[in-house]
Amino acid sequence: MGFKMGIVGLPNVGKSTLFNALTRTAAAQAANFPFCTIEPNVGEVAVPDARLDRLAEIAKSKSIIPTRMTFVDIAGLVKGASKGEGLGNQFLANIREVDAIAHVLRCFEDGDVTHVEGRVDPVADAETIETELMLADLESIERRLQNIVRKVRGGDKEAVQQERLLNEARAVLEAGQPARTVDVADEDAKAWGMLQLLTSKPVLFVSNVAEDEASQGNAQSARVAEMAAAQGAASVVISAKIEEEISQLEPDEAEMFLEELGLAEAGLDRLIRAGYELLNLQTYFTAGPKEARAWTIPAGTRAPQAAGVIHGDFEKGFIRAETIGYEDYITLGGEQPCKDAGKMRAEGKTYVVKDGDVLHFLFNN
Ligand SMILES: Nc1ncnc2c1ncn2[C@@H]1O[C@H](COP(=O)(O)OP(=O)(O)OP(=O)(O)O)[C@@H](O)[C@H]1O
Ligand SMILES: [Mg+2]
Repeated sequence: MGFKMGIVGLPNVGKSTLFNALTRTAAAQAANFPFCTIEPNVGEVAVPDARLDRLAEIAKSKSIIPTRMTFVDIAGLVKGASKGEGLGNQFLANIREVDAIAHVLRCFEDGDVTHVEGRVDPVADAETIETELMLADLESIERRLQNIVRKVRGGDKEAVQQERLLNEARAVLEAGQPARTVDVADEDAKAWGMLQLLTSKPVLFVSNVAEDEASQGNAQSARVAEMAAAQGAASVVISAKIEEEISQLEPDEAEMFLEELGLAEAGLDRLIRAGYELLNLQTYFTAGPKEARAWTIPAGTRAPQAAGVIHGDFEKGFIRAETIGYEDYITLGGEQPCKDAGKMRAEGKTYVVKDGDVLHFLFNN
């Protein structure tokens, strides 16, 4: 499957710089030039997880395979995008396809880097983007409502449900709030997701600060944090410029550089983890002499569907999952000691996998 985060923001705020650092490739062309990104760039990144290394050490695994997440570098959005300004609708379509949004806000002062509005004000910038996304949502809601009129009249159940949800979203948007503030009932969740409203996607605000502010942030990033908290959204402080430099260093050099900067870990690691949490994702592990590997599942996934992430056949022929809790695996020192201590459980089809579970699936071919 794969979970996708879209990197969104005004032109020239540092999206591609961040994307480059994330994917450690030069695939996205970063330059001090609005609209240098035209096609969305897609990159996969490893989700950092120290637990995987500890498991691999105990299981004496030959290789370590982290789980992955996808980032998409989307071109800058400007005021009027919902009406086709800038590169307009094309970008909105790119955003529609992602599971969550990393909204990059320029918090750094630099006279050499053009700001499309000619001033640094991340809170106002956030509103500009959000307004465009809300307008685009309202437009697509109107269109959809018109398209289903006949079906609704004919009493089509799905269409009636859609109409109700579209009207709820419209009411919230017309009151100036994003669609993610709608309280969606469980039985509506699937239909709601299919509406693919831009402002229904979870958002992580990314404050892009100057190089020497990476560890403490600045007054602007503090304002962003306040705004995010008020919306119940997450935020991280990062210096895309520094991250780009770090991504070009060897691991041990990078560690020294981080120490000099007063950073406990690379901002990218924090960003990736925050995205992972935002998407409500969890990790389970498989560990053996061949490999130790992390797998991603949405929180609440049952054992057969978790097995299905590895291979469809695992899900179809699922018998049971031999399960060891992560803490047990570490404290007792691996699979055999856990077995001996009665800490390996046989879990069936209804078992909800827990974050960190070390699993071994038994299945029929
Ligand atoms: N934290 C920072 N401090 C200083 N300069 C930065 C920082 N982050 C990015 N920049 C610089 O800002 C400029 C624009 O960056 P970038 O190309 O990544 O923007 P973008 O958001 O992808 O723009 P576009 O929407 O046009 O694709 C580059 O010159 C980059 O080096
Ligand atoms: Mg760019």
